[in-house]
Amino acid sequence: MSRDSIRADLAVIGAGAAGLVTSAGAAMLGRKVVLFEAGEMGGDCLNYGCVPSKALLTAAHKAHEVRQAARWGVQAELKAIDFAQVRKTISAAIAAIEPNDSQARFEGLGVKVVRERARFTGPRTVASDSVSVTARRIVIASGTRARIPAIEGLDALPVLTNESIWSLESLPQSLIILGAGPIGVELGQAFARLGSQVTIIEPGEPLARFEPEHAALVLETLKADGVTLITGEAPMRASGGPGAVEITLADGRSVTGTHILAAAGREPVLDGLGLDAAGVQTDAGGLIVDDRLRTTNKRVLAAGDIAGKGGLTHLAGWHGSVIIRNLYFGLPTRQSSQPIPQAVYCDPPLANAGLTQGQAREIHGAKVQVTRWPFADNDRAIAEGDTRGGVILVSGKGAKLLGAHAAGARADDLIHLASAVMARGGTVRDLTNMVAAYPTRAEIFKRAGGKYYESAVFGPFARTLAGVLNAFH
Ligand SMILES: Cc1cc2nc3c(=O)[nH]c(=O)nc-3n(C[C@H](O)[C@H](O)[C@H](O)COP(=O)(O)OP(=O)(O)OC[C@H]3O[C@@H](n4cnc5c(N)ncnc54)[C@H](O)[C@@H]3O)c2cc1C
Ligand SMILES: NC(=O)c1ccc[n+]([C@@H]2O[C@H](COP(=O)([O-])OP(=O)(O)OC[C@H]3O[C@@H](n4cnc5c(N)ncnc54)[C@H](O)[C@@H]3O)[C@@H](O)[C@H]2O)c1
Repeated sequence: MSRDSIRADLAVIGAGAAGLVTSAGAAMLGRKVVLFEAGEMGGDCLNYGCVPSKALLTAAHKAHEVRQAARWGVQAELKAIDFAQVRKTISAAIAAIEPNDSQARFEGLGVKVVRERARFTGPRTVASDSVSVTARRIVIASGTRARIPAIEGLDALPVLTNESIWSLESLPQSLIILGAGPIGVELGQAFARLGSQVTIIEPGEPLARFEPEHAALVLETLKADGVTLITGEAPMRASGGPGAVEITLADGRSVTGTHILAAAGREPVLDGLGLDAAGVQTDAGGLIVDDRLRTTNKRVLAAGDIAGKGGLTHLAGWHGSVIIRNLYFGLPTRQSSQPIPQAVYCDPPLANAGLTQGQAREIHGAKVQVTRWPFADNDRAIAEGDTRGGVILVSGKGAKLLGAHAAGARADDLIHLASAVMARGGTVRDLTNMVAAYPTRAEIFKRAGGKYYESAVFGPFARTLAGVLNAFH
């Protein structure tokens, strides 16, 4: 096959968040960039992940609000869920964001976009059907896909994934979800609130990346939403067919449903990439990548989910920035140098940034202090009638803020207060120094910070000092 030969500064494989940020950054610095995309521009986040799931959750939370409205004296009745209209709002959200990630926009930035599957043909060469690109640097940003767990009989069933679930034309009557990570919990709550009978099966710890006391709040809410949550039991066997599936658990119990969704983790998309031709090595976890995102071929870098450092869109974007800083600004930057916030957009939302209590103790030992403040003592939360959750601050020597954890309404946005402090290496004092508007949920960080300093500010020394000063006034 004859292909056009191109020389470029940068070749990028995959136009998801990681590949797009990297390509845009390099092109805006005047570098010649070729971007390969075998599927949809925007990758998982736009088409099959963050955007559709948040739009679906919005419909679900609206339904929930209508059901709950009488508590606030608002008499409303939920007549029906128009799933076709729900799907339209999902498509509209994707369509509204799509121009940011589009081929036209990237071509406008000067990127050559090749809508074909790419593979390595040498240490510095990547080829697709129509072009062969020799580049000074190559970025693999090929993402991950849903892992279908190895359960006897499952491969014979129509298993939904985060890609196919958006094509459902009607609400699943009864949905079995394998896995209670962020995907299982967000989609489980969404479908339950829209009217599906949902069962989530989780062999390990649900929402394991979040503080257990915060995760527990979500699990309670899921139960109130009518979700059946089975934990600590592994699915052993799957049987049935389209419209009637059955999962048998290790203890012999069985669960039946009309649909089944795999939300049991991800696997790297490395197939057909020809990594051997480039000397790029993998291990059981995927690509071998250092803290500056270099693979075992130092001219080939990895960004986003495929780098194996976590699966978040903003982390993928950060990887793009790290690569641009290292390659084109000569600013040595490690991908681990920033706290990465994460959130689960269920009700109540969960969020965290920085270290957990356990991680902080492992690194900083006895210097670690943990300070809590509940929304039950936040006037806005009380006025809103939703006092679930609170915040946990994890701090180290000199009150340096090491981690922050939040659960409760708007925790997903509030976490950025703490995240901003941590990004500049700040302390708990930075949270107490701000004057917070009253009544806001954001005050909770100031109150938690205030609690940290309580003994110092109002302790015996401060009392004595106040007494002495009083004597002279
Ligand atoms: C249901 C769901 C909800 C999510 N919600 C959130 C959320 O709320 N917030 C959040 O931060 N993250 C969320 N995520 C995670 C987020 O979607 C991913 O972290 C993000 O999409 C990773 O971006 P990426 O660029 O690494 O990979 P991807 O988005 O997967 O993009 C990789 C691209 O590479 C292309 N590709 C692969 N191989 C080749 C090849 N050989 N040649 C050419 N092209 C190739 C693929 O077609 C794909 O378009 C969610 C994920 C899912 C599944
Ligand atoms: N709000 C967000 O930021 C958001 C939302 C969705 C997804 N994501 C990202 O997408 C990625 C994937 O999410 P996820 O929830 O699929 O993965 P995950 O790895 O976080 O959770 C998967 C869960 O499946 C369980 N599991 C493993 N094997 C199983 C089996 N055989 N049967 C049933 N359960 C099994 C695991 O114990 C785990 O709890 C993550 O990186 C996540 O960060 C982020």
